[in-house]
Amino acid sequence: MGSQTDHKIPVIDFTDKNLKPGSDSWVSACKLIRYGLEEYGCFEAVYDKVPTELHTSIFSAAKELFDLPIETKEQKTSDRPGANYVGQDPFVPLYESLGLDNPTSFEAAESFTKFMWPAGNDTFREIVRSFSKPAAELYGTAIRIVFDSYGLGRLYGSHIESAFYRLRFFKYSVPKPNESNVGLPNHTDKTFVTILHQHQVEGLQIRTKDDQYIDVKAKPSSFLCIAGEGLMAWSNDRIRPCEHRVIIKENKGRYSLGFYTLVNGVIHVPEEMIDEEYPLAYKPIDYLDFLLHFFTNDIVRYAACPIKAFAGV
Ligand SMILES: O=C(O)CCC(=O)C(=O)O
Ligand SMILES: [Fe+2]
Repeated sequence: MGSQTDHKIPVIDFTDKNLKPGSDSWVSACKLIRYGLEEYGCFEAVYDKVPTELHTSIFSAAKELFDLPIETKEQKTSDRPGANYVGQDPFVPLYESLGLDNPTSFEAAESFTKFMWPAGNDTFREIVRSFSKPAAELYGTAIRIVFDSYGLGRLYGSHIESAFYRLRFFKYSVPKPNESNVGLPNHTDKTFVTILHQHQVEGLQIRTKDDQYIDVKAKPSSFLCIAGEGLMAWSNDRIRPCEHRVIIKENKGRYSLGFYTLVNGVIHVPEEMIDEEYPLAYKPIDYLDFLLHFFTNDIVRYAACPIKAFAGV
């Protein structure tokens, strides 16, 4: 059996001032990102637009949010599928999650904040927005590189127009004696892309093709960009959706963040993605309809690959 050292998730330096379309840095980033997504379903982004103070304050905000009464958190609903509260679930007893759509927008952040704190909490609202803006910028650059790496830069603009973001906060409690330390079992995300960000307490692991788990280090300037099932479908199965899980090894509560990209529109497999090795594997996917089915239709939800169960040809 191999060891974790046999594997290395590619690291892309987004702080590189030369990382501009057409530059040598861009061309090498295209190769590395494509390799990361096809081999591991992910890559690590080193990114400095979330300063340390903001990193610290978004995690304090996460704690403040989860410290609210369960009744308040449970009432959070959403027009769009999958943005409600998850917690007190016997299948994932350590896990709680809560999030909001369009976190960069004043109105959306204010409405979520007012829901949680009826008397208002401007600090929370502004921390959410200040974190989400650079996270969205990171996504924009990263996905432009992904599209370029397949020679599909022309589709970048329309993708960004139909994309929307969801910020999700995660909390894991410490397992009780005799309780399993699995915070979240192995899964793939139903997003297009998820950007994961950890704080102090590690626990995120990604699964490799040869069935090993690699620990992902928590660093304030590190963001793990993982492919969801949406990106797999767009790439006609060239990109692997990242399998990942969370294991709680430390005797401390764990907080983490997921910045999701979802699509308000239809995902079509671009023609260039189809050839003999990769025959067309998906019908056009109305993405919100897919999410709705995933959350309401057990056949889709419990399928080995939900997006294929929904849209496989
Ligand atoms: O907590 C993490 O780092 C990952 C969370 C996650 O994978 C999820 O909620 O889908
Ligand atoms: Fe996940």
